[in-house]
Amino acid sequence: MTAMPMQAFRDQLTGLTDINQAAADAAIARDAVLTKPAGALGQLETLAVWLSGWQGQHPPRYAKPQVIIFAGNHGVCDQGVSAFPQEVTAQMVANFKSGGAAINQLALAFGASFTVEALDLDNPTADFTAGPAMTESETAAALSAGWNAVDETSDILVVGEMGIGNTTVAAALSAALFGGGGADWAGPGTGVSSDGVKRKAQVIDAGLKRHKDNLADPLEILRCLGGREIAAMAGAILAARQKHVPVLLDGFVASAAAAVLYKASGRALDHCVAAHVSAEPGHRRLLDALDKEPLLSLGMRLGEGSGAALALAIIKAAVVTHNGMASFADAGVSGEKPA
Ligand SMILES: Cc1cc2ncn([C@H]3O[C@H](COP(=O)(O)O)[C@@H](O)[C@H]3O)c2cc1C
Ligand SMILES: O=C(O)c1cccnc1
Repeated sequence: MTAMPMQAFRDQLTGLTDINQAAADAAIARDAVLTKPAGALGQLETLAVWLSGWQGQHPPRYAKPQVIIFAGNHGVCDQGVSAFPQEVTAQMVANFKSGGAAINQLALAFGASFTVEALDLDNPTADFTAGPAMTESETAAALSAGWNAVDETSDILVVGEMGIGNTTVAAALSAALFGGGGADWAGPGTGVSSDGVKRKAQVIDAGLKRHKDNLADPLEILRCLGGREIAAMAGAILAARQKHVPVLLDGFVASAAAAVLYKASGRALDHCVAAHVSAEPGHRRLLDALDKEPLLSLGMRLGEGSGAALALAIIKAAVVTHNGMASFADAGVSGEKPA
């Protein structure tokens, strides 16, 4: 498939689809007559309404959940920012393809389709402390890969990533988008020591300094400090919006990709729910900046879309209760007493 030009993504961001309010209202109306006290299913109820509205249909569906993993390599790994060597990215892609990673098992458990897309792994992005990570055409190609990967017939989307070094990239993007320095956003990632985290912070600060004149525009921040798998996740999240597919946001790295869209338009993540809060310390701060409350907090810090894939269980629960429960009238259950 041909790459979309950068301007096409800017146009999509200024022409975002809206929630289908009629579908959301139909879900609210059905929820009100189900055999339970009002509100007793808590967030399962609001999730059913959210799904209906953003799928643009009532009843909401959980027939085709989709998981996509994007993989990319990062020149900034030359600065010694990860506990693992860069070849692990390609080795894990092979593991995803043969079904051996955590995300394979989670996608299987919750009935999701699974694809992995490796983005030019033999050609890492440039080290952002030395220059822009990507050219404009590389950025557009990666955004397009994400855009094209989203199946418009999916009912819900999980986007995840694999890319050694990408917690440094996510921290640099977060700092450029929301302010603060490396020390505010750097964390252990795959497990670097406290000295390693300090080193990551310095590398991020060097990147921020290098690109200080290019940090006004979110897509330019993505080009200068981002990476291919992160641009692809941003492209996929934006495509999902325009294709009426609600999205579960994964951890720190996936949320940093989403944050690029949020900075471009404050409405851009309304079709997204934060699935979990990662143990990577920057993630809580980033979710606060995005004004999102996570569904889960389980101490996970893997990436791969794993926290979002786990939250598919909650989405499925919201759909089966909403669609399958009896109403008070159908079940012959007496309603609440008048006050
Ligand atoms: C075996 C293995 C599997 C992974 N799956 C996801 N990640 C996660 O760790 C990486 C980011 O951490 P850092 O910035 O510290 O390199 C990403 O690839 C992310 O997806 C993994 C990392 C490893 C080592
Ligand atoms: O939260 C994440 O996305 C994350 C955390 C650690 C390593 N890789 C990804």
